[in-house]
Formats: sequence, C-alpha cells, structure tokens
Amino acid sequence: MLLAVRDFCQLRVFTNQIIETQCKELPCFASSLTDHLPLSDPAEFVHCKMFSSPGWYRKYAKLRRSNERLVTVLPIRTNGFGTSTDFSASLSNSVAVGVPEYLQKSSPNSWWSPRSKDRSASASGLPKYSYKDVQKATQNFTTILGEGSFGPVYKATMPTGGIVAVKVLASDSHQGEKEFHTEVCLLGRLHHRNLVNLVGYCVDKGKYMLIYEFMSNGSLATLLYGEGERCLTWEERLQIALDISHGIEYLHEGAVPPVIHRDLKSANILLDQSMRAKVADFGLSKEEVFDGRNSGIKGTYGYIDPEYISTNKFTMKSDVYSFGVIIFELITAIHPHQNLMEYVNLAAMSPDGVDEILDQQLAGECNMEEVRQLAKIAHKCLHKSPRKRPLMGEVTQAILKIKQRRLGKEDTMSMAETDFSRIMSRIQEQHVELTKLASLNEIN
Ligand SMILES: Nc1ncnc2c1ncn2[C@@H]1O[C@H](COP(=O)(O)OP(=O)(O)OP(=O)(O)O)[C@@H](O)[C@H]1O
Repeated sequence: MLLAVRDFCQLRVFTNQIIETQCKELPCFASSLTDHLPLSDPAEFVHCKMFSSPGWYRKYAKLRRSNERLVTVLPIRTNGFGTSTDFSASLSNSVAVGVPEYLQKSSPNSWWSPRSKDRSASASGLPKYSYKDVQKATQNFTTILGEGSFGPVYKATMPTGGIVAVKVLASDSHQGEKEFHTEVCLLGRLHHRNLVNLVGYCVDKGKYMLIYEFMSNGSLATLLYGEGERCLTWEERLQIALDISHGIEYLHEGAVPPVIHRDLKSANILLDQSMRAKVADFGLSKEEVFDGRNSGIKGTYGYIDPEYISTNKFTMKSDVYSFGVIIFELITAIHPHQNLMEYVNLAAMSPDGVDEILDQQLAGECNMEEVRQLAKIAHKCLHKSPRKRPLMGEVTQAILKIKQRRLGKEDTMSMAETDFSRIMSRIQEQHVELTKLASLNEIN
C-alpha cells in the first residue's frame, strides 16, 4: 500500500507541473502585547472536550467570532496606492519593546549603538541603527544567509559577540519611510518566544532594513528537505509542531487586534540553537507579484486554503489550514510542491493510512500512536469547511495532550522500573539472609 500510494502520487508529481508561484500578500496588521482572550483555564481546552462538546464549543466559538471581527487589516504597503491610516490610537497603546540584552551590553561609545535622538525609535520601542553600523556588522554585506521575496538576509555580528539577522528590503519597494516606520511600530509590538522577534531596524541612505534575532538552525524546510541535513527525530518534530502552534496561537489570540500570518510555510519556520521553532515573516506586508495569471491570490502555493481561493476571504482559519499542511510535512517530509496533499488524501482512505506515508527515516523510530494522533489534528486543521477547523488555542492543547500522555507513560514506566528494582533488591537481600541462615545451620 505504501508503494502504491507513493507511486500514484509520484505520477501526479510529474503530470501536474508545479506552479512555482509565490503569490505575495498585501496587508500588515496592527497588534499589541495587551491581554486578549480569556484563555484562563487550560483544562477547558482538553482534547476530548474540544472536539466532542458542542455546547462548550459553540460558546467558545461565539467568543472567538466576535474577536475575529476585530482583526485589523492594515494596508501598509499597497504598490504605490498608499492608504493613509491613522495609527496614533494604536501607537499610544503600544508596549515598548525592551532592547535585547546583547544590544544593551554595548559600551556607550560602541559603534553599534542605536541612534538615540531618533524619535521613530522611541515610537516603535526598537533601536534604530545607521547604515554604517549595519555595514560594519555584516562585514560590508558579505555574510549572506539567504534571499527571500523581500531581499537578501545577512548575518551580523555585534561588537559584544551577539549575532543577529539583517533583512535588507529590496530597493525597488514602493514603501515610503513613513510606511516603513509604521510597519516597524506594529512588528515591534509583537513579542513571543515562538516568534522570530524583531530587535532593531535601519532606515538610512535609502535602505530599509529589519534586524531580527538570529536563528542558527535555519528553516524547517531546509532541515526537512535540505541535502546533508540530519534527520529530525520524532520528539523534535512533535516539539516543533507545538512551538509553531504556540506562535500562531499568540498571533491569533494573544495579539490585540489579532494578526493573521497569511504565509505560513515550512520556509517561514526558523529554529534556534536548541532546535526550538519560531514563526517568521509575520505581519510583513508583501507586494503582490504578477504571476502570469494575476489571480490576486496571496500566499504560497501548496499552503493556501482552498476556501480562500474560492471566496477571496482570508481568515485565521486559513492560517489553521496552512498549519495543517506543515504538520503533514513534519510527519511525511514530503514538500507540498511534491503533491503532499495527494498522499495525505489517499492515506486518509484507510484507517491507519498515515503509517504508510510516514517519513521512512522515522520508521521504527517513533511512537505510531502519537503519529496517528498528530495526523488526526492535522486533518481537522485541513477540514474543507473553515468553520469546522479548530482554533489555534485548541490545536495547541491537543498537541500538548499528546506530549502529556507520553510524559504520563514515561512516569508510569519509571515507577514500574523503580518498583521492579525495589523488589529485586529485596529478593537479593532475602537471598543473602537465607544463605547466611543456611551456613549457620551447617556450622551447627
Ligand atoms: N532570523 C533569521 N536567522 C537566520 N536565518 C534567517 C533569518 N531570517 C531569514 N533567514 C534565512 O534567510 C533566508 C531568506 O529568508 P526570508 O525570510 O527573506 O525568505 P523566505 O522566507 O525563504 O522566502 P519568502 O520571503 O519568499 O517567504 C532563508 O534561508 C532563511 O532561512
């Protein structure tokens, strides 16, 4: 069956020429760190309840719907047709983002010191750097990490030894300085351990640069599909799924107003030195690229919610869909451009079909029950009807449950092991006692 599914899909890979279209997104969203939805009692979100209690679900869904209506879509960069938006209200509520420790450590005379006089730096709460500073830190822009649709990304080393990533926005951008500052203000207010946080920026000499925390283990896409990469263990994959879920949950349910990512994909998931995953490229306005058909659809082929394609309405549930695709990438190590969904749909025809599309490098190396449970969550995320897809908070709780069950089992196992060794040592003690008694009897 495994071969049949894979062969069939392989055929489709060749017959369906992949549309290498990286449609671009437009809007950027306002957000702040202020508390939002009452995610008060995590127990409320337990997996069984979440998918089986319609009353609870309706109540919560109503709450979320009213929250979703608050989603602010801020057309910051609009291909030259700039929409002026009054951000004063949202800025006044902004939470100043602290300068990261490694930036603070610079001596007052250090060349890597934010331009203190700059008013925009205080509005965003983020330090602003000069072109010269960044030029020096990137060794004259020679330390390239990669290139995305915004432009090249460089590794930069600070005088303190701290490392950051500098995204130099393409110079053909129509974005003006004011719009860039607005975008920085909005991004600077989003902070979470599962987001690749913005730590500074530079607007100088006609260049716009965003400075991010450095993610030394690169992107999930490279780890899954790159040549010479070591195989991610099942434990790592499960943790990555949970980390991503936490990050998106924060964007959807932690940020006020909520933020829809719009371009979730394995290339936008970055990993730090401890292999913890963080969501990147959130809230960045991207210009729509004419792809030959000018479909008007924004996002990345293979991750786009089919419902969005038919209605042109992008909601949080479209992000949930893309997350479902990423989960299946983690399980199968098949890229969406390699007809991942064909494999997934075929495998869904048999009860434990996911076993057959599991990344072969994981065969015998993982708990199949956990794989099936994670696949079940992914299927819910990919539900045809957006309303039937779970909310990200619910997804997080469901993935957490898988981890907790394992920890529970490990506890039981270690308890059993302790009991066993206690019994063994008691038997040994008794054996020693009996031997002693026997030798005493012999002497007498
Ligand atoms: N904070 C970071 N730390 C380390 N590497 C990074 C960081 N940000 C981006 N990169 C690397 O730089 C490269 C380009 O990233 P970028 O986010 O600009 O594009 P992308 O996500 O690959 O594509 P697109 O912009 O089309 O979505 C990628 O290889 C990515 O792994």
